[in-house]
Amino acid sequence: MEMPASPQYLPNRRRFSDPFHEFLYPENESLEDKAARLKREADAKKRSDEIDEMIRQDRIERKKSKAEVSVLLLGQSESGKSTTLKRSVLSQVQKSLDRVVCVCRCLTLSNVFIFSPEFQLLHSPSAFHAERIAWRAVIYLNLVKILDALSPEADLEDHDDESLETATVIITSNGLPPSAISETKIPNYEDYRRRLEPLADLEERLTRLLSCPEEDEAVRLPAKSATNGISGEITMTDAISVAPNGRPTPTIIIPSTNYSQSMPVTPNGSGSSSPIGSGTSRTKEVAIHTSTNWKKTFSLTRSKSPKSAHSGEIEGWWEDPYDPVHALNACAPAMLELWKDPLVKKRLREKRLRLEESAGFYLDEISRITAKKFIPTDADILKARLKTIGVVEHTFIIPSGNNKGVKWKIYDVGGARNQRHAWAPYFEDVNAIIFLAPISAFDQVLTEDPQVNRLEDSLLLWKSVASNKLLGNVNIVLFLNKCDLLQAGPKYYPFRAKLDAGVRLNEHMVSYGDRPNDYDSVSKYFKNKFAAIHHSVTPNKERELYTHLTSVTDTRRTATIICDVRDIIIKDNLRNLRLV
Ligand SMILES: Nc1nc2c(ncn2[C@@H]2O[C@H](COP(=O)(O)OP(=O)(O)OP(=O)(O)O)[C@@H](O)[C@H]2O)c(=O)[nH]1
Ligand SMILES: [Mg+2]
Repeated sequence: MEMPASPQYLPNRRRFSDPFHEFLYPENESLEDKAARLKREADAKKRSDEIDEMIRQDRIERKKSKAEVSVLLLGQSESGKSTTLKRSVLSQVQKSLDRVVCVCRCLTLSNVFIFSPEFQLLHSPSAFHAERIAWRAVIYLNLVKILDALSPEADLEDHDDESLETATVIITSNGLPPSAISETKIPNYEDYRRRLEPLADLEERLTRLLSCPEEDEAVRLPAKSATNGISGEITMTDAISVAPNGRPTPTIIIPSTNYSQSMPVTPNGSGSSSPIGSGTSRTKEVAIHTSTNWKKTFSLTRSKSPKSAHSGEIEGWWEDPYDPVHALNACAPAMLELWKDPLVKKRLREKRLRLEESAGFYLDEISRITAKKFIPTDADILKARLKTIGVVEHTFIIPSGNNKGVKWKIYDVGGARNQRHAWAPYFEDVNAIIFLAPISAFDQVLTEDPQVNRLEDSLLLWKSVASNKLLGNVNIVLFLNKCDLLQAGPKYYPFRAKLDAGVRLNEHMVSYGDRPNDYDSVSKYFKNKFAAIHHSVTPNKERELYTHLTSVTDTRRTATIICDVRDIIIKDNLRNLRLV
């Protein structure tokens, strides 16, 4: 509250035009009157200051009681952001179960994650399982699409724009373009093709079910923005569909081809100029708006009910003759034969397709996944790939010292280049950033720009985030992710983890020099490299960087890291609140 200034400081114009002037500053007031007026003014000022202070305190109190933490997950596409979010939610579930107390509740702002609605596992195990089975659709589709990679038609010859969009990964090879690599013929292929024919229809059906065309909410970004901009640059200039709240509308995509492909990469890290391959997907990528309730569509609980609310056992979907499981189940023997065929494996080796980078996981689980009563495990859900478009918000409450708990908002962004412009609006009110850099990708290139090495892109992106002034006071946690693919990862034939398989870092990063090509040296090198960039560009020299070597699909190892990170963020946030 501001008091009027004394008359002597008012410009003449004001004295004549101000109707209250005579009342506030009488012309011929006596000394006593003036003293009384000044006292009244001083009292009023004091009261006003007291009210201002009360308002300020009230604001602080309200802010404290509404203690809220916003965390932004950043990183290039396929760095593991959505998996980290799934992982965080899972560790919430696990922690809560361990304590056997209802400690938190997930709000329903996002439809994407199975655990969001009302924290069903704790309150209603049967409902939780019902949501879990909804992930079958995504897993089935991931499995069907990865089978494309096994097909001899998965050739590397067609270089149209669409195939460029869908190729995923490049690894070092003998320097020959993939098309020049000799190719093993698969005599049984026609037989496989005939027996797997129903999967083409199934793929289409699953796509339709997931994207719910009747809701017509699938969103595609303008193709124009797909490859423009410099790697790592975050701009707000590109067009994107915008929600009523002014923020971009989230969408998820099931990539049409989900496998890795070989291609020479030059030692300085930039990809060869040869166009890369091509996926041979039967369909384009499926874009699914996150408000599309695909889980509901696919949970098949509409007409089926849990056998027992206590056991959480669900019965029913396998009795539905139209359920996709029947087609999959019927094709399982052919799928298994195809995957186990030594000639197919040989061909994969020749083409340097790295299935273990993506949905290859499911190929070793064909029998289990195609079983009629298959219920996805946590690991299945963590591996299920849904590409994020836009920004997906996930909210839940974590109890803290005071009994009101802390509201957490986690924003999971799309990491592809044409998505990065959507990040900036979230920078203003974020408390912490978890930045993911998949360090196993040092020999790969971007799907959206095969000229760019993935790790180079991650480093540029990291620099851009670490130097951002808007984020100067924001805690940054760095996850150097996919460490399992560097060493002692899943032993998928024909490739083992990269370093074990002899892929050399110094062939892709000259600066690595002649250091040993083992996990300890490589991970230390990356830790130092990212830390050095942060140190040199951060606008806030006081900011501490928390770095973790992670494999976020590894349930056991990640749970502890997530809890540590959560505690760090909460502590810092509370400290900031006290400083207000
Ligand atoms: N082996 C292994 N796979 C991982 C790891 N982290 C993520 N993945 C897999 O990598 C794929 C991509 O992960 P996502 O979490 O969808 O990647 P994202 O960063 O959200 O990608 P966008 O949504 O495109 O930005 C998924 O199939 C994950 O299962 C990891 O630490 N190790
Ligand atoms: Mg994602």
